[in-house]
Amino acid sequence: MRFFAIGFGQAGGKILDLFMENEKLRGTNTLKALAVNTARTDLMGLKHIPPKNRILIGQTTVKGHGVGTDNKLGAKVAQEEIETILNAIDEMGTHEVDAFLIIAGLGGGTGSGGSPVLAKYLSEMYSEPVYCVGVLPAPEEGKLYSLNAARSMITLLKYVDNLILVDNGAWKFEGLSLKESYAKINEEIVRRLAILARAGEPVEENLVGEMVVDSSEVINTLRGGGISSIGYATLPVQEKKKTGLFGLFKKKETELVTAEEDKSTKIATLVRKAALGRLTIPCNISSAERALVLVAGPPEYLDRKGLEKAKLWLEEQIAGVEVRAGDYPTRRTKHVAALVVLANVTEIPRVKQLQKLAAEAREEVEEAEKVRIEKTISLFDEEDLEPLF
Ligand SMILES: Nc1nc2c(ncn2[C@@H]2O[C@H](COP(=O)(O)OP(=O)(O)OP(=O)(O)O)[C@@H](O)[C@H]2O)c(=O)[nH]1
Repeated sequence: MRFFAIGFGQAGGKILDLFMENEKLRGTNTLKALAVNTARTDLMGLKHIPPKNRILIGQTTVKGHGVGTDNKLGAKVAQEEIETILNAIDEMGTHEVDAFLIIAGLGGGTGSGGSPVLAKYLSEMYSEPVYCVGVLPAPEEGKLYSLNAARSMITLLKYVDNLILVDNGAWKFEGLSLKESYAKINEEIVRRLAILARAGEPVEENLVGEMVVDSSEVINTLRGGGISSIGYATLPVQEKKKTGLFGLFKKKETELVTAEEDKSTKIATLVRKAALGRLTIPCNISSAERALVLVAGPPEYLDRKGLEKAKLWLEEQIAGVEVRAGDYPTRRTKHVAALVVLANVTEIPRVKQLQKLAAEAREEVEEAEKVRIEKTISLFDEEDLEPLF
């Protein structure tokens, strides 16, 4: 799956930078990465996205200092400089791209306001689907972040083919503050995106996938413009060291999983763990319209029967009947990883809660403004003074 990814704002840029590093380490160069921001220092902090693929917007308005959590300003700046962004995308080349992927924190200003603007133009100009990975603020970040995220989500859903949500609140790590958790959360996001990016990619030399999932199946799973959540689980593969003749030659060999039955049960259990474990955004699995399962790992651990068992089980769990499943054999890992995409889920408590907080925040802002205007005017009530002009 060849993504053209755009990291919008600070969080989006950092996550994309890590995704880029991951793809470089794997030796794949299919990911196109562009970072867009209103803050110069955020762009300068990136390490793996080449400087020529970083765009600073809004220089005349905010002078490289960011939009300060004002997502209306973020949207305005993106709208004013949309040509610059679209030209950069065009120059980087889009002919081999399967989908666009905008990554952004939805609680801030630049990514939250800019992403829907970019999604609108990309969906109008290209036939390839446009997805957004949107990071939701944690509750402790306050009502302004909730209001921003709620407004951004509503607008994004008008233009994207799918909105994959990640809830910072649900992902904050035990004993760490939210800021200290960012690096780990970003790693978790990239792990999932990296497996999704393997769909439809040629497998390593001498390896054959048992059930291949190509990019069109990912696209079919994500179609329809809804919200999705991703589950993930891994299982370490055992390794046994074998000593060669007279102990002179040491050979490391991956131990084969014993019985076939055991192998398929392990795969089915792993997929179940991914679907019922920690999702990028907690949701009710039975409200999902479709699902996609991708299992990646050393070929001797992959199993068609196990995958089929998992597929049947998922079909029972979700609201719809469309479950696609496939595997990706690779020798570059000591784990078997299962990814479950729950597409177009409708029961997401955190989104409901955000809507409520956002409505409260909007009322409070309007009320505070009204009171402030009345109080300011009343300061001058007593005096009979004329303004200068
Ligand atoms: N997961 C994760 N979330 C982040 C990270 N950095 C910021 N956030 C979250 O993203 C939201 C803020 O968005 P940012 O991307 O920092 O803001 P921005 O788009 O650059 O906009 P401005 O700074 O207002 O110009 C908050 O909800 C943060 O908790 C990160 O590295 N990882």
